[in-house]
Parts: sequence; C-alpha cells; structure tokens
Amino acid sequence: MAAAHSLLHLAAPKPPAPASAHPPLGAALLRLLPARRPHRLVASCSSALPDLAAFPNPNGLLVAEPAEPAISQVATETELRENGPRSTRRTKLVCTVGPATCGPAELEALAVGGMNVARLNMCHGDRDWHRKVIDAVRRLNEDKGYAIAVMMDTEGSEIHMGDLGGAPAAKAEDGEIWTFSVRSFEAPLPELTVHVNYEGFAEDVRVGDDLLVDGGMARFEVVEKLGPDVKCRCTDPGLLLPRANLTFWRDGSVVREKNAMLPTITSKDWLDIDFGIAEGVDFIAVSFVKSAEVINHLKSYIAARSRGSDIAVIAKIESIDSLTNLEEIIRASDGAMVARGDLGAQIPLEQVPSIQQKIVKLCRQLNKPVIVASQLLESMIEYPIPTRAEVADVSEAVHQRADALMLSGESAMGRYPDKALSVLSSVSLRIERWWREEKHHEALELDDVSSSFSGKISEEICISAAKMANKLEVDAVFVYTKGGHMASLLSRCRPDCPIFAFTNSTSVRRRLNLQWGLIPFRLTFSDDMESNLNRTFSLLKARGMIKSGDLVIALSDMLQSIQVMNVP
Ligand SMILES: Nc1ncnc2c1ncn2[C@@H]1O[C@H](COP(=O)(O)OP(=O)(O)O)[C@@H](O)[C@H]1O
Ligand SMILES: C=C(OP(=O)(O)O)C(=O)O
Ligand SMILES: [K+]
Ligand SMILES: [Mg+2]
Repeated sequence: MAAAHSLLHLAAPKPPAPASAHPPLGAALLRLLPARRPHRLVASCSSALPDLAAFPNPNGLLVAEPAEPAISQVATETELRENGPRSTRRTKLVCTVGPATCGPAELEALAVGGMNVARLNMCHGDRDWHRKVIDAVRRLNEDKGYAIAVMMDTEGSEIHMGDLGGAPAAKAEDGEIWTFSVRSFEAPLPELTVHVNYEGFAEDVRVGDDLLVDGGMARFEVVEKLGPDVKCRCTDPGLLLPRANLTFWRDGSVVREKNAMLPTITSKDWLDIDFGIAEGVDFIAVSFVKSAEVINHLKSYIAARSRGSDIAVIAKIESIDSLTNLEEIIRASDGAMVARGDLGAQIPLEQVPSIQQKIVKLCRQLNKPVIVASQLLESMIEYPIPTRAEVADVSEAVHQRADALMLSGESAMGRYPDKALSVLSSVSLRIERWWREEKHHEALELDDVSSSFSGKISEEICISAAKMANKLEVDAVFVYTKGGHMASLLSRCRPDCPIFAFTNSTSVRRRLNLQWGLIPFRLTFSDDMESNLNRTFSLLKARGMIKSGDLVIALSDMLQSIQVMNVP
C-alpha cells in the first residue's frame, strides 16, 4: 500500500537529493513552465487493490493480520463488498482531479492511496469532461466499495487573464511594457498583450497601482491608461500562465472598487450548480464567498431542486470580505475551505498562517468540517519528493487537527499525483501516531453548539465518550447514526482512536468521509441494537480492523446511549 510504503520511505535515510531538486528562486520560476502544461503530463497509476487483510492499525503502522477463517454469517457478503477497503488515518484527503488523474486507472490509484474526496474545479474542463470523472468515481464506489465523495468547486468571478491565444505561457522581462486590455482579440495576440476578463478593469485601476499575477509570480506597475488598454511596466519578471489570477494593489492593500460588486455566483456558476445537482455531487464549494447570504441563497436553491438528496455547501475563505464576515459565513455553511492560493494573493502572505489557524479553530467550535488547501506540496508538481518546508506545512495542518488536506495542481496536472497523495497520507499518520505515543490529547474547550435539548444530550454524550476513549485508551468508538449528526459531534471532539460510523444512507456515508477520524460504513439498521453491534463487530473483524478482546465504546443517536464493552 502506498501509505505504508512511503511511511518507510520517509523514515529511511535518503540518498542526497539531485542537484536540480528544489532550486533557488530564479530556477523555481522556470520549472513552472513545463509543470503547468496540463496535457504533457501522464500520471503513473496502479490498478492493484490493497490486500483486504492488511490495514494500518490505529497507530498508522501497516500490520498484516490473517484474514478471518470464515466471515461470520451476520456480516453479509454484500455488506463487506459495499463497504470496501478502509484506512484508519484520521486526517482526510481531498484530491483535485485533472488531466493527470481523470482516467479510471489513475482514479483507482488515488482511491487506493487514500483519497476521501475528489474535487472538480469548474474553472477548467467542460461539463462532459466533469461528467465522465463523476461517473468513474461512482463506478469505483459501486464496484470496489469506496465511499469517495465528489466536490464541485465553482469558478466564481475572480479577475483573470485570458488564455494567451493558446500559448502555454509567456515570459515577462524586467522593464518591459505590457498591455492589459479588456478588448477581446482574435488569436494570435499582439505582442506583449494580454486580455483581462473583467470589463471594469480599465476603469478600476489607477496609474501607480501594482498589478500582481498569481499573487506575485510576476509584478507590474500601471504606467498609463488608454481607454480599454492599461499599459504596465514589469517590475518583477516572471511567467504568465493562461487564465492566471490578477489582483491590483494600492498603498499596501488589494484594491476593491467596482470589482467588489461582482457576483459571487455567476450565471455560468448557476449552470454548473444545476449540473452538480443533476449529477448528485456531495459537496459544492463556493469560490470567493463574501457573505452568509450567498450561502443561504444557494442552500435554499439546492433544497428546492435536489428533492431529498442533500448537498453540503462549503464556503471557500479566500477574499478579504470573507474574513470580515467569517463567523456568520461559517455558521451558514456546512463546512469551510482555507483557500490559501487566492487568500495569499489578497492579503499579505505573512498573515495567512494565523488566519488558517483561526479558521480551523472556529470551524471546530461550530462543528463544521474544514479543509486546508493549496500549495501543501507544490514542488511535487515537478519533483518526486517534497521540500522539508512542505512537510512541515502539512504537519502543522495535521497538528491543528484540520478535517482534511487538499491537493490541487499536485494531483490535477503534476507529474507525481500518487506520490504526493502518499506523502500527505504518511505525514498525517506519523503525526497522528506521535500524539498517541506522547498522549497529546486535545485540551480545546468546546462551546455548546446545539440549540435543541436533544442536541445538547447528543453533544454531552460525545464529549464524555471522547474523554473516556482517551482516558481508558479504548481501541475504537462505534457510532450508529441515521443523519450523521452524532458522528460529526464525535469527530469534533477529536478522540484519539478510530471512529467507526454506521449509517443507513450511502450519501450520508460519503459526506461523513470528509470529517476528521470518521470511518463511515453503510449498514441496514435493525431495531435491535445488540444485533447492529454484532453485525458491525463481525464486519470489522473480517476486515482486520478490530479483534476479539478490543475495548470499544458504542454510541447511538437513535437510543442516545453510550456503552463500553470488549469485542466478543
Ligand atoms: N479539469 C481540469 N482540466 C484541465 N486542467 C485542470 C483541471 N483541473 C485543474 N487543472 C490544472 O491544475 C491546476 C491547479 O488546479 P487548481 O488549483 O484547482 O486550479 P487554479 O490553479 O485554476 O486555481 C490548474 O491551474 C490547471 O492547470
Ligand atoms: C483552492 C483555491 O481555489 P482555486 O484553486 O479554485 O483557485 C485557492 O485559491 O486556494
Ligand atoms: K474554483
Ligand atoms: Mg481560489
């Protein structure tokens, strides 16, 4: 299995890195050119399924356990098949699917490597392309028993450059005068000219503003405005990539003029959302959220259209306005993403780490899953190993106990998608094992989140169960939950053991797959709790995930009960 392999790999002494790896600043720009040309890259893939008898134990080490001689008659073959192979890693992994990973074999390799959620970025590709990926993920779930959720990420109305007339990139040199124009051009573009997608651009900018491409990969100063054309002098040379994001800065902050009035959800986004609802995606991530209203609006739209099948709405925190209205946005949403790519282009970079920490904490308090995204392993777009600094960044996000980590370009168009995923997985497992070894239980005081009395009971049951789990060092907590709420309340307490969550709904199961520590299974509940317990024990014993004698805690949201017992 990829995770265990790379765990060993990280622990073993490494041969010296090739001289070209992790080049200094200047070369870093050059390496972007081939790396960001999507179609050149082909991911390695493996269609091998992991050995069902070999699973990471709660400490994250791979242990080969003999398969049960005979699967107990209470866990049916169907349940085993539909619940597929599982891992006990607590931190969840989101992979952006792109040209490097869209084939069935490449997707299966990501599934084997531990992908919990597949993300589709609607900025790229057409709907047919996205539909094929969704179908392939669904087939993997049905045929192999995975519960991989699909997250659709909207394009939103960011300001970006055009597609450079089909060129893969353009180099801007120091002192050159470039024209940024709102006119549309027939290809080929005039020399030193780029198109800007936002019509108000030429009105909004002022002479003297700084224009940043991709948060600073190249920098220009506005020197002259001529109707639709804005003449800019290059002050930091760099590469311009197709559809690169643009921000303009005045007196040390990002300028928000009429561009602040751009809609969060554009007419193209609404069509994509209709597509997502029709395809039954599990999450919709909304780009450049500014207020809670847009989230409420989308949620009621989904409720009216999707007839029962619930789609969770994730707010991407990546603009200045989202920071001003952070708490009400998160309260309105079903989860949040720290979208550090655009966030780092809108606020000074040195503010990003503390804001990440604040968002992760707030989401935990409010019981909303949180994803830390962008550039976690950026160098792995081109190189087979990460930088030490990237490993430290991933460790920090795991240490903050974020629900999930996300790959973007690394999995969408990088050369080493599987290796990048395996680094996320092995670093997560290693940090998680470290807590257990050091008995670093979380001491975070949690405020009440439930408004109803019955909700408060569930909340208290989960807080007590998590405390008991840590104090008694139990091997696992079992939670039986219809809508998933009790499982998420338990996940919020971050108990230091695997949480096996059983639900009778396949879509709830997929949504729970984004949340910290939850290992969701589908089970047809019976009214008899004893029978539910026994069926799940034999299901997990057959998978080598628990064994006779293990100490476990079982919770149910139907009975609002808590039990401590040894596995028979
Ligand atoms: N569906 C897709 N089709 C083609 N290329 C894609 C797709 N999804 C992602 N990519 C590539 O992967 C890169 C990184 O993905 P992501 O971070 O999601 O997008 P962006 O860089 O536009 O914010 C993109 O810039 C693009 O080159
Ligand atoms: C995740 C992000 O959004 P996108 O990749 O869609 O720009 C980000 O900006 O960090
Ligand atoms: K997007
Ligand atoms: Mg973004």
